[in-house]
Parts: sequence; structure tokens; C-alpha cells
Amino acid sequence: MITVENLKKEYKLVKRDPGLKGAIKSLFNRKYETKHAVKGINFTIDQGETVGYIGANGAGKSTTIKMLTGILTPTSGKVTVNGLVPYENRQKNAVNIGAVFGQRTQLFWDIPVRESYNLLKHIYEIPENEYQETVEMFTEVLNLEPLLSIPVRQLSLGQKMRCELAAAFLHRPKVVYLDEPTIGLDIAVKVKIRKFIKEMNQRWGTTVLLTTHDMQDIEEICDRIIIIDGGTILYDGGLEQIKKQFGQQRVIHFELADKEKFVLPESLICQADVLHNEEETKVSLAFDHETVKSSFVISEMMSMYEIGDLNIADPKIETIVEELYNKQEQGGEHGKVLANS
Ligand SMILES: Nc1ncnc2c1ncn2[C@@H]1O[C@H](COP(=O)(O)OP(=O)(O)OP(=O)(O)O)[C@@H](O)[C@H]1O
Repeated sequence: MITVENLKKEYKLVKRDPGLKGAIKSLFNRKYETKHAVKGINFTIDQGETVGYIGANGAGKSTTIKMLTGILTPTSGKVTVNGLVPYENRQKNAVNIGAVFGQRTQLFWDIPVRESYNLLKHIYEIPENEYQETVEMFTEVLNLEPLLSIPVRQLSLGQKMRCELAAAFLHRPKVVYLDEPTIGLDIAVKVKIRKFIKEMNQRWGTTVLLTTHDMQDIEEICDRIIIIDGGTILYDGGLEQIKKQFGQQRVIHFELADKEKFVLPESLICQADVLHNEEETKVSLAFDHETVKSSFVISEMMSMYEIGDLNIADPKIETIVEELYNKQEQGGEHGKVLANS
């Protein structure tokens, strides 16, 4: 479905000395520097996969997506989507793809949302009955009814994003690129949007490539993640595998029945770390669950304190990714393993 082979993108930047003198000098004697935004990446994505494409700011995510949509031409390497080279077949490629680019809109600013959808129906040549059926379904799932008669410019960010998503999936494309679809939204809208994406993926087998800084998006939507850093892929694999490989840390949150000063039981001193907690009656302990059993931590705590409640948390993907970045920066073992994987 999507194949990327040794894909590179370099940007040529004009190098300018500071100040007015520098600006004038650069008019007559231009010097350039090259920014290697994507440095020879490889991956394939099959039809129906939900892939999280994650990395720090400036890692190369948007540049990759722009090459997949055909907006940018790669400096070198190969990319095909549904058998088409996107930048050579922009129009044909557009029929098969949908996209949401966080802050930008593909809807028409001054006309009601329903009219924008109508225009998209004509652009994508969607058969009338299919269009009606799709709009009806989206209206229900995303609760669009009160928004359809309003011009986009009058919608709130969350309302606009729900309308954008519907527009991206309207022609039932084979693949949808979502660049930060939940940025700046409240939790209720995020939940709605995640549910919608998952449902469309299951109903139509839509391939989803999602970039986000919100790890909850990844956990709830994606089965696979690709981590990019400095234009190079650090990790490509299952979400569960990376959790198993790097997320040995487990956290248990305890709610103490009494307000008393907490002291870590002696038997846990070298086994667990106390995490910061605002409330006096709440204590969280982190430990390596490969070497320390949860039952041991719980029984040691119960022998010293009366426990009102407790909850065992799974390793969070954001902690793992942070760990990965740090290890890569330090040139550590895992960094090397991942760079080779
Ligand atoms: N048009 C451009 N001209 C020059 N350099 C660019 C251009 N677009 C991006 N870059 C540079 O390429 C690198 C990768 O940028 P890109 O936008 O792909 O990152 P990103 O991973 O999407 O980041 P973010 O999470 O901040 O959106 C960055 O160093 C950026 O400054």
C-alpha cells in the first residue's frame, strides 16, 4: 500500500550573516546550507494498518507526510502509495487519500459546512447515494447536525476539527494522513475523534498514518509505531513490543487510609522509587517489574500502612519514547539497537 525506500529530503537554506550588512552581502554573494530533514528512511505500510508516526519537533514527520501526499518532491529515494508515485501523480493520488493537517483547513472558510461537503462530492465524483449515506453516518458519529449550516469561520476549534475529519474521510479514501488531529482540543472532543478514526479504520479498512504528540492518541488508535528522530527511523514495530522491550517500569498508585507522613518500607528501599504526589494520602511507587513482583510491593506496603485503594498502571508509551530519545542522544545501547532494527 505505502512503500518508502531510502527516502531523503534536503532543504536548501540561504545562509545570511546577521544585520543589514549581512542582508545586503547575501544579495550579491549567496551562500547556502543544506538541511537534511529526512535522511534515507525505509518502511512499508499495508492496507488497513493504523500507524503512529512520532518524534520530537523538527524530527521530519511533516516532511515525510508531505512527500507521501505529493506536496513535496523527495531529493532522492522511492515512494509509492497504492502503486502511484505521489509527486508525479498528484491528482490521481489525491483520489485515494484523505488528509487533516492540524491547524489548516480544507473546508471553504465562508460557506456552510454542508456546502463544502457538496463541493467535495463533486470534486471526488462521489455517487449521490454513497454521499448521502456517508454524511448521515458521520453526522451521527461526530454529532455534526448543529454544525452543518454554519460557515467554517464561525466554528470553534473542536467543532472545526470534527468537520475536517468528516471531510477527509468523505470520499472513503484508502489511506488517511492525520497530522496532529487532536492538537488543542478538550478531552471530550479528543475521545470522539479517536473513536471515529478507529471506527472508520474497522468499517472500511482505511489505512491511517497519524502524527501526534499526544500519546493517548497513539495508545487508542495505533497498532504500530514508527519513531523518527533527526530524520532517521529509531524504531518501527508493534506498540506492545516496545512496551515490553522498554517499559519494564511499573507504577502502583496507593491511596492511604490515614493522613500520615509516608516513609518507604525498608525492604523496598533498593527496589522502588517514590514518585512525587501532591496529596498526602496518595503515594506512587515505581519499580522494575522484571526483578520486583507487584505482589511483593503491595504486601510490604500493606504490612506498614492501611491501604484504602490501589491501582497498577501499565507503562506509558510517552515514558518509553522519552527514554528512547535520551538513550539515543547518549549514544546508548538501546539507541544503537533501534537504529539497526
Ligand atoms: N520549507 C522548509 N525549509 C527549510 N527547512 C525546513 C522546511 N520545512 C521543514 N524544515 C526543517 O526540516 C526539519 C524537519 O521538519 P518537519 O516539519 O518535517 O518536522 P516535524 O517532525 O513535522 O516537526 P513538528 O512536530 O514540529 O511539526 C526541521 O529541522 C525543519 O526546520
